[in-house]
Amino acid sequence: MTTPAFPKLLSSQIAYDIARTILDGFDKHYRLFRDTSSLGKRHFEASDWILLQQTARERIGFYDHRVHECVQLLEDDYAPEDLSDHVWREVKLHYIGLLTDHKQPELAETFFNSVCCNILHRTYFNNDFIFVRPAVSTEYLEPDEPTPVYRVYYPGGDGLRATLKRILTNLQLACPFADLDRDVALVEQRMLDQHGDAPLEPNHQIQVLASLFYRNKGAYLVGKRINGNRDYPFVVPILHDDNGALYLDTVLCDRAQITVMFSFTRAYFLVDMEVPSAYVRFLRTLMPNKPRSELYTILGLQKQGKACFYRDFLHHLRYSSDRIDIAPGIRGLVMTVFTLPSFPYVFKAIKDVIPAPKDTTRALVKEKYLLVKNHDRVGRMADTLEYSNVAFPRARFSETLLAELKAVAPSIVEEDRDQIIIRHLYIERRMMPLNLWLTNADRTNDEAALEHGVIEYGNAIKELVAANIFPGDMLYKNFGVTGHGRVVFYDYDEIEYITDCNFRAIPEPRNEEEEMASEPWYHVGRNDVFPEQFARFLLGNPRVRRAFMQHHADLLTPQYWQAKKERILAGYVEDVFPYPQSVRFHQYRKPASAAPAARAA
Ligand SMILES: Nc1ncnc2c1ncn2[C@@H]1O[C@H](COP(=O)(O)OP(=O)(O)OP(=O)(O)O)[C@@H](O)[C@H]1O
Repeated sequence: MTTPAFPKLLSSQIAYDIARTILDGFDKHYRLFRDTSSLGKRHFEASDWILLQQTARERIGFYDHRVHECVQLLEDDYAPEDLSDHVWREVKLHYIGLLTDHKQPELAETFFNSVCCNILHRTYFNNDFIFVRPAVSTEYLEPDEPTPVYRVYYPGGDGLRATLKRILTNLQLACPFADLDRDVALVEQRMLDQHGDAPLEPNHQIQVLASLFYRNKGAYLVGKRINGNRDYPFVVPILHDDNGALYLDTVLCDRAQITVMFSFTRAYFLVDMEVPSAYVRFLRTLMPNKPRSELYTILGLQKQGKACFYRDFLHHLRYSSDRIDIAPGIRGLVMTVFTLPSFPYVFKAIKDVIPAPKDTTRALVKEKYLLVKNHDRVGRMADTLEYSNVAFPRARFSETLLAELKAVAPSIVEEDRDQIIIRHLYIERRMMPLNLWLTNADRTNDEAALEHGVIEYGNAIKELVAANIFPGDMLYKNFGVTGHGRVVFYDYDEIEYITDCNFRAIPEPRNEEEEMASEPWYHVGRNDVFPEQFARFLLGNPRVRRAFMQHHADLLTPQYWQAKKERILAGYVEDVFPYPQSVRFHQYRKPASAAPAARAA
């Protein structure tokens, strides 16, 4: 085995200066990221939902701006001939030295990789220059600031209820609680129900993350109760009532429900963290099956999510032998979608030529995917990771897939010895396409599964509508069913804002000729939508029709869509509950508590 040339002496001043510049760039990035994340608390306290959403949206673009800024600085200051291989090797070593005691070393390494890869040509993705694996450990990393990562409370003395009350009071939210005693009693009861009659052990304790998680109209307290060698995760959503006072909407104790709250189909949280790796470590104890990549992403650190994902993927490739092949389902006109059966994600490459009736281009498709990245996905749209230049081992590609990619997307496919490089790719969670789900349910006479699929489909559309999203192409094949049985939309090329659409009733024909016309005889504008027509392509199957008409017939009327549009235009931000209505406390409260109107989550 050859060891890489390791400089025995760090002799280059340029190398040190470059390392310093990159780390300064990262530190500026994280300072701004944290400042912005900490605005979550202020906007929540002020019930400024529009600003809270806007802040979360703006934060997504920060990383690329800072990388770009840093690359620009380095390119202005150094001539290409200054940057020899020798210098790059030293830059990395200096950088590792500078990261001693750094509180976000894993993020700083990823930033380093982004800057380096922007400057160097891809063939230089020499493992000696970048951080293929993390070099600096995040184990036992503690904040410098007085606020710890999590706080520990022992209910043994004062009892569970008083301890819960202290935890909530210690959050020091600027708004009063409407009736904290009432809410805490409900939380306590549910925790006790979950606990059963297991005896309390000497180590009985509650650990809660010091920062709240903010998203949409909610603040979430995240923690776990430990008793003996068992732990019980929980999340408490804190909401505002109509009078501006706070209340606890529920306590989620079920790991599956907690996992759904942190799902890839939701907007990123705003959380103030000095040591993000410690937050991820804590969260993994609540959701051991959730990959670190998805936890970093949901905390708004999506580049770190991407870096972790790619490392996981390479690892998985090494320890699997199946073939990457075209994803099951109806093939798309815009995308070639492929997957590795043993790995729960799909890869999507935009075709070079997009055939009619599609009226779009690669640039427009990318715009729509970006829109979804920046929009609140309300649990109903899959998040995508966007990559450039992804290398796959050629031997793992099926011949059919390779032939298809070369035929439909030659401009983004490159063969390089034993590798296939895809120049642009989206990666998202694999789901069961809803058309396949419904067909299976129909074929096996599984009425319950069929009805579930249809109910969830309608709920998904209704929640998208509330978030100002018109899916455009509403065919079942464009929706998928997640492992938790939720229906999620994943085909974004025809997406529009509800507020940009014009929902119309089909005009009455004025004569027999118009009545018999096979094409619309009336003028149809670019953004005109005729909901009555949805029945034609959604309700062909009688069982599907029955379930649909029972639960979601309103979706076929223009009035439904127009009313929703008007509501959004009037500035109303709908409530989105990332947990089922059935677990909410509102049913136990007196009407005076004025919780917001219920809507299916
Ligand atoms: N996340 C996913 N999980 C599982 N299968 C998927 C996923 N995304 C896409 N597919 C499969 O790939 C097919 C095409 O995907 P998609 O709808 O995104 O492509 P498209 O080219 O935009 O389609 P269309 O022609 O309807 O616009 C889907 O019908 C489905 O079978």
